Amino acid sequence: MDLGTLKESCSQYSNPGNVKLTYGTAGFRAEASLLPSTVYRCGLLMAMRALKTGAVTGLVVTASHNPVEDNGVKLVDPTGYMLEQTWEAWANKLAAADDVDGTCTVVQELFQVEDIPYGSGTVMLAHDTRPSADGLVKAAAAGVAAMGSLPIACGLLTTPQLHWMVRQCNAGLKHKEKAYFEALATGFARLVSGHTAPSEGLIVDCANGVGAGKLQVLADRLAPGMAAELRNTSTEAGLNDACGADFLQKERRLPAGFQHVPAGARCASLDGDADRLVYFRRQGSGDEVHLFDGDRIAVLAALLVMDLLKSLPPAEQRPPTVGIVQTAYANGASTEYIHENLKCEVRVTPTGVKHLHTAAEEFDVGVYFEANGHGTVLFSAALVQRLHELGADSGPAKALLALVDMVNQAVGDALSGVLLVEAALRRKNWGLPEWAALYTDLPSRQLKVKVADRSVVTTSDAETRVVTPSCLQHLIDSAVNAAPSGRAFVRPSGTEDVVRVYAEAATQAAADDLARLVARHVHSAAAGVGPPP
Ligand SMILES: CC(=O)N[C@H]1[C@@H](OP(=O)(O)O)O[C@H](CO)[C@@H](O)[C@@H]1O
Ligand SMILES: [Mg+2]
Repeated sequence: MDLGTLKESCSQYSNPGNVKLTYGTAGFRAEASLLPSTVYRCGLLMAMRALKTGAVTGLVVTASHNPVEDNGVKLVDPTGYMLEQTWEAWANKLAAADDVDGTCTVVQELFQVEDIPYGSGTVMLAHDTRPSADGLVKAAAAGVAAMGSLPIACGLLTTPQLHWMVRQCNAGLKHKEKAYFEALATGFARLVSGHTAPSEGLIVDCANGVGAGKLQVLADRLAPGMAAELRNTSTEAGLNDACGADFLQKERRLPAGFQHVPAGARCASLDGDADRLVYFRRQGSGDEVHLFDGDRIAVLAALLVMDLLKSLPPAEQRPPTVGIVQTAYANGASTEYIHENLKCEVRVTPTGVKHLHTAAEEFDVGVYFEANGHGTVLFSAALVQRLHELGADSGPAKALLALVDMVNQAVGDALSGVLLVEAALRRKNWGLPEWAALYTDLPSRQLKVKVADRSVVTTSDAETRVVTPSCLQHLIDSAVNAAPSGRAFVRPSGTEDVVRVYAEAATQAAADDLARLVARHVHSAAAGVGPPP
């Protein structure tokens, strides 16, 4: 690194005044015009992370399910997972540094404290379909180059594609986009070989995002073996606007362009950067939907894996462990079903896939999904080795190996997720009715409360208990106790300037009332902005 070059480059990316961006649940996010200096500094950071680890790192310019005016950055570690959590503090420190001298001081401190060798690293860059992408990718590349490292522009990709590419690249495996489609498509074909395709095709809401074009490539490769009709496929307009996985999960309404879809048809929805997936079907005569959320996808994935594991020859040592990781947002009925029927271990972590992923690594097969549809399945190296040993003689081992190739183990991936669900349903000869019949969701409601400063709300016990403001948990407890089969919790969002409220109860009316009452308590205890909910 040359300090003179760094200073010169840094001076072109000054921080906007009065704005303090923090790393949050999944990286930095804000209105796009506020972001160039932060994204530039993320370029610096990921170049240093590449030097520290001696491996390729990645950076995706995206704001996922947020409105099109926003943008953001997701940072990819050499494993393909999200940035190592201890480095989030460095990301925040760099983002907050006062212009040139402040930034250079943090860079020098990071080199010293983390004992980073000087040299040249490589950072792979990608972006979604937002109009602000070009300028921000340039800012990221300038940051990487200012460190004397090499930015590789990988262009328009889904977030999980870049995670997958970084992971493969560092493992010395094929890592171009072509190899990604190859892995998913051949894995799927092997997994469903000999099983009849359903008579009805899948209809996918692509959120007018980057997933549309990519899923089309995959569908074309798999045709006629997998029939998929894609809707909301514009890359010009309507990103996440009344459509997409987040809209469906939060609003429980039909997305734009689905009003005339036949009742009961098998539909799926991706989010703006295609790392979340939910399934749904139209219900009733209005725009109501029956949602098949991340919890239900996790259960289906676990059923598929457990069926296959059961058919393997008995293990000489201990049988493989299977665990499901959820957050407090998981519907209580799903958790009960997993305990009572699947009889596998459930772990609950704070929100954010970085937490779920770490917990899932403790099992031979770790299935993790957030209720909003972000998740994947991880397979331990020991299990994969055993499957290879059994492979040639064992149908179930071959099917599991197909699954290992098809599932994006770096991060939740809506494209790989569609194939996972389609393959699981096909192998069981199930449609949506059989999948829905596993358990009935408890009615729930999510609300957001705008407050002056969301950081005044702090939590413990995987975000299920409020620590501060000190009076708030007591008020929530009283509200919960008065609701039939009630459960509620609140936490500050890590991606939006709000406090989130979740409530569950025996009836929809009781869940709605409980959510509203808790939201009012948040508003009064944590300096709510605007009229009380
Ligand atoms: C309730 C909810 O859906 N929260 C989402 C949302 O985080 P918040 O910290 O709640 O804003 O965005 C995250 C990143 O996509 C995702 O991991 C998380 O599950
Ligand atoms: Mg997303």
